[in-house]
Amino acid sequence: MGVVALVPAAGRGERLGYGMPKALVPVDGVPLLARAVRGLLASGRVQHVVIAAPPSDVDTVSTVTAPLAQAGGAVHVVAGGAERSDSVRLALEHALREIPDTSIVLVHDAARAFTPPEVVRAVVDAVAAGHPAVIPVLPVADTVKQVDANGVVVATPDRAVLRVVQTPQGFDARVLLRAHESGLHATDDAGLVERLGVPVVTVPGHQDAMKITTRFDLAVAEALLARPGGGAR
Ligand SMILES: Nc1ccn([C@@H]2O[C@H](COP(=O)(O)OP(=O)(O)OP(=O)(O)O)[C@@H](O)[C@H]2O)c(=O)n1
Ligand SMILES: C[C@](O)(CO)[C@H](O)COP(=O)(O)O
Repeated sequence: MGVVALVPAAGRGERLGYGMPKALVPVDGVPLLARAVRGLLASGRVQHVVIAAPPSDVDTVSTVTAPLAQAGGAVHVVAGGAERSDSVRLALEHALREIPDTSIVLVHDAARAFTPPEVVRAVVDAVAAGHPAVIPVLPVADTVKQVDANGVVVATPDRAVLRVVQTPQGFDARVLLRAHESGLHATDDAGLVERLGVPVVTVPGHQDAMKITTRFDLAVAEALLARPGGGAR
């Protein structure tokens, strides 16, 4: 059973405002992308990683990530697309064309650079157990409001049934391909699969798997590293 992780890393990182693609932004000298790939390979479940790089930075990303293959998996780099979903689709097409026996596919944001390997293992194991789509989630800590176009509250959903969604999201490769060929739109891959009518099951996520989007998040990431044992990734 071949497990391939697709890593969308082609975003510009505008909200971070670092003047370079977010995936290449270093934390304690190590780019976020390298940390994300290390975490995937450290799970012991992933044989191949396909990175969707910013089109103008394919060579840089290849140089940065080539040494990671020594951690026990092959690393491929392709040019990403204009939107995250385009980057995922391009990496998926590469995997299905170039990597024989691709049966389980993970999609993991480079921006979730500190995701613990145990989350990766939980997702892969649930797909391997027969679930076609698996996502890591956390409970919602705040009260959430639905508002109208004027910002006026129209509803207060019961937060007990809400979850915050992380990556890696894991799929039967054929299901993910069908989802990306559907022409549907969603902000995550599980959203596409869900709209095909395929059940999506959840496993526990982890606070460290937060998406680094802003300077505040980067400061949190630096604090994570400063914990005892925090430098592992
Ligand atoms: N065209 C794109 C846009 C995003 N991503 C990736 O999708 C993940 C989630 O995106 P986000 O965190 O929103 O990153 P950016 O698009 O870089 O952020 P911003 O909107 O601030 O520019 C990131 O790993 C990002 O590199 C991608 O591969 N291709
Ligand atoms: C996939 C994701 O990280 C799940 O929370 C999220 O949907 C990505 O959203 P973005 O707007 O592309 O950052």
